[in-house]
Amino acid sequence: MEQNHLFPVFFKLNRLQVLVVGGGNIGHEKVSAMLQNSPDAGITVVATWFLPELEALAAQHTTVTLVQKEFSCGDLLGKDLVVAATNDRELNRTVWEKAKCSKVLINVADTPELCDFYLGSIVQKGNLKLAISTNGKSPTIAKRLKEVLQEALPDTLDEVLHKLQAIRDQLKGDFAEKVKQLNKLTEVLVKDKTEQ
Ligand SMILES: C[C@@]1(CC(=O)O)C2=NC(=C\c3[nH]c(c(CCC(=O)O)c3CC(=O)O)Cc3[nH]c(c(CC(=O)O)c3CCC(=O)O)/C=C3\N/C(=C\2)[C@@H](CCC(=O)O)[C@]3(C)CC(=O)O)/[C@H]1CCC(=O)O
Ligand SMILES: NC(=O)c1ccc[n+]([C@@H]2O[C@H](COP(=O)([O-])OP(=O)(O)OC[C@H]3O[C@@H](n4cnc5c(N)ncnc54)[C@H](O)[C@@H]3O)[C@@H](O)[C@H]2O)c1
Repeated sequence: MEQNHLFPVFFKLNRLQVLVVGGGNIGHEKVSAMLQNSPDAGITVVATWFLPELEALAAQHTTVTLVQKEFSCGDLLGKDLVVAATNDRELNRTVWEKAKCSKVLINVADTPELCDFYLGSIVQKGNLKLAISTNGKSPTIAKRLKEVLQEALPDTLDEVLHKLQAIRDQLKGDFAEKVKQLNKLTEVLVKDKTEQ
């Protein structure tokens, strides 16, 4: 079976500076996805015009800045991640070239082969977060699977996480002993029903 070789990481976007080039449908979609996960994400959007929905989002998030202008190399200064989402393929490629020169990681929204990273479909249950990727095969299936899992996972999972954190904070002993005790406590979650 073909495998997905992408390695998922969870960025702290409130500590990073993201540049989004393009403020139309896709620019709005990507900014919105970032803010749904990281409401304090530091995002600068550079575009010649902005969708009103994006202007509304920026008005609600003080860490989002909209800069109405044509893209120029200087926009990359001090940025950690870039998303190129203009309707101009040539320009998206230019942004990619400049980002690579500056060693900044880039996602080119319509061009998987130019992406250093993909955005995933995200399931959120309080502190629990699952990121889904179909290896770029079908973002629609990623979205549908997210909806299924969002429904299927019980809301009580977050309570379990809180309780486990309290126990984790109380556990004494060395690291190996802590791991042993936590594994023992949570064994019930993976035990076969007939064994229980
Ligand atoms: C998960 C999600 C995250 C997000 O964007 O926030 C995401 N796309 C979403 C939705 C979506 N995107 C598209 C549709 C229309 C239907 C369809 O084409 O299926 C829908 C569905 C809809 O909107 O309903 C069009 C599309 N997308 C890409 C291409 C180019 C290509 O495939 O060549 C084209 C064709 C463009 C064209 O035809 O012009 C490429 C990528 N899209 C990815 C992510 C990355 C792979 C993720 C993975 O590994 O699965 C990757 C590779 C790069 C990237 O963009 O990061 C988000 C779900 C949000 C949610 O959970 O609700
Ligand atoms: N990855 C995905 O999920 C996905 C899905 C659908 C479409 N796409 C692709 O994404 C691209 C963008 O689509 P869209 O619907 O958002 O387009 P759009 O027309 O809604 O928006 C285009 C944006 O690009 C900006 N722009 C254009 N020239 C610029 C310049 N020189 N400097 C700065 N900004 C500039 C415009 O100001 C505008 O904000 C298309 O090429 C499309 O094929 C990707």
